[in-house]
Amino acid sequence: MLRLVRARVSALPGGPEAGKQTERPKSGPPLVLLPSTPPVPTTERILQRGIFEINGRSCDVVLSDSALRWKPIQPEHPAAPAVGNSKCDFLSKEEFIELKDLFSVKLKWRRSAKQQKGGTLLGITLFVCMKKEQNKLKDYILNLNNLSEDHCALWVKDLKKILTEFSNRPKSLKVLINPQSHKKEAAHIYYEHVEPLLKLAEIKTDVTITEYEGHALSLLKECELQEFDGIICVGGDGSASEVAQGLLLRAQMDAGIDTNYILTPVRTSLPLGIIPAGSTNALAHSIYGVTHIETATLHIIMGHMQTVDVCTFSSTGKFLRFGFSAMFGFGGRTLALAEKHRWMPPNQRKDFATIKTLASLKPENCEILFLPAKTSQNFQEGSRNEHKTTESDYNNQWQKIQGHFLNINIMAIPCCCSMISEGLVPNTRLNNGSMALIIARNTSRPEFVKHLKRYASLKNQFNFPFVETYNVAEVKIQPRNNCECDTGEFEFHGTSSKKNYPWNVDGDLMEVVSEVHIKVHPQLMKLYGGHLEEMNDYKKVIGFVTILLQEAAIKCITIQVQQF
Ligand SMILES: Nc1ncnc2c1ncn2[C@@H]1O[C@H](COP(=O)(O)OP(=O)(O)OP(=O)(O)O)[C@@H](O)[C@H]1O
Repeated sequence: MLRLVRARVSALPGGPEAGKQTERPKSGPPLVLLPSTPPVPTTERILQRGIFEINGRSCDVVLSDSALRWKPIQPEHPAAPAVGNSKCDFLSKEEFIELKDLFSVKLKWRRSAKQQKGGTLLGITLFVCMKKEQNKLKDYILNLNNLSEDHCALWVKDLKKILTEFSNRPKSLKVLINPQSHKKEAAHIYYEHVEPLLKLAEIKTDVTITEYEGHALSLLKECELQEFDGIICVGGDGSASEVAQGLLLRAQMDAGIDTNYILTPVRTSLPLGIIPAGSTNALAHSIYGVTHIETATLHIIMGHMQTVDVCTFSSTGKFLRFGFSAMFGFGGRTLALAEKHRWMPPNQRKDFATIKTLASLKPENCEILFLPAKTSQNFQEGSRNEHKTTESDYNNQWQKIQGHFLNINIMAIPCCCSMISEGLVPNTRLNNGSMALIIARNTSRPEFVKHLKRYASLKNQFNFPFVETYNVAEVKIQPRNNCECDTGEFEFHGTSSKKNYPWNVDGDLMEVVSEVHIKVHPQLMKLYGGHLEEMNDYKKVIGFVTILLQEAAIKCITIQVQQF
């Protein structure tokens, strides 16, 4: 039975919400649902007992190696009500915090405005990470008031010792800030909302504000990383992808692997934390289930970590890059066109390119080879689409599809955004060792636009006769020279015999002359963030965002669809 009590909650990974403000921590316990009896592990070792004033009441406080518990001291009164009085029961209820949710301890002093040190000791302040609704994490303050310096010093010593024993928690971080992200707010977001919490948690930081595109990548390839426990990227998807690339390349270099031919990459040792500050934050949204600055920061501080699948992209045996998702056809052409119009403001550029690419929609003639994933998944639940993949269907053999395709999407991770609240691939996970392959065969423009529009709707995303979905481990896409595709707005670079086909990999333009081989590598890197299973309503927020076909573009398509 659950009962509403004033107590603390354990902090666990986070969910959908896009507020960027870090609210000030509030003292005082929140109302939460907890089991009527807090768990008391039998192995709990008592470290300290004492009396503190908490929320204006004198309390018996017990510190064990796993929790801090307190209970108001009941005044002895002859006319005290008998056991069973509900108000009295409530007032004497034991409250607690689990120490795994504690992230900082400080002595609390009363000081004059000008005073830097000393003053009158008031007690101890505990900073606790708390799980809030919709997967958000929040810090709050618990004050244990006691004027005895000796008493408080003993408690602080024990509490700090407990904090040092959380080995997953970072003590030193390398921070990379992209000052150009979105509305150029990344540095402000970091210094106003992230750094104060890192300081509170006594995490050392080494900050670099990037000066040009590719700066983070070259820095990570060369710089001394031994002193750091993790790398933090403050920016959008482009920045996060660049930093992930840098970390992965560095791991291969350190392992002595030739980065021109990466067949079986080694894992990164340092985890990556993303502070969402871009125009699209699909990666951060997928990891935290929310694009909330404080939640992201607290996941990093608390050392919540998960492993994530990453793909290698190679062509004719040569390694090209790492990535999480890719688009070929419409998605690649749109990005290529947007890149040609860099002088336009980002959102305008993306809208313009989307509309213009739609206006001269052309299919790609290609051959698709794919190796079905070992774990069979039906990521089109509820759809009547007939192209469901199961292991037995394909018996782990390479499969071939040929024809004219308007768009091909490949995703190793769920990509989330606030607009696409439920997903195109609702069962895709960050670390299930497979990729979603979604192909749209040639069709009329109105039908294709309908399909694009359904990315933003919740039902039957694949329920079109021209859309096929597969769950795969590897894909090879071989464009076949096709004169119909070479004309118009989308000039390919190079001669007619050597065309560069545009790909959109995590929002970056990649131009490749021939076949591209994409292979998923399970759990190749660690990211700070919550475990998906623990996220509330995760299924409701995961979905596919094509990185390029982001919110503004979808809105724009919706507006323009009537015109086609
Ligand atoms: N100082 C800089 N000047 C110019 N570009 C930079 C700089 N630092 C990083 N970049 C590049 O800016 C690109 C885009 O950055 P980022 O992804 O952070 O922002 P965004 O474009 O607003 O967000 P999103 O990619 O989510 O749409 C990245 O690919 C990164 O390599």
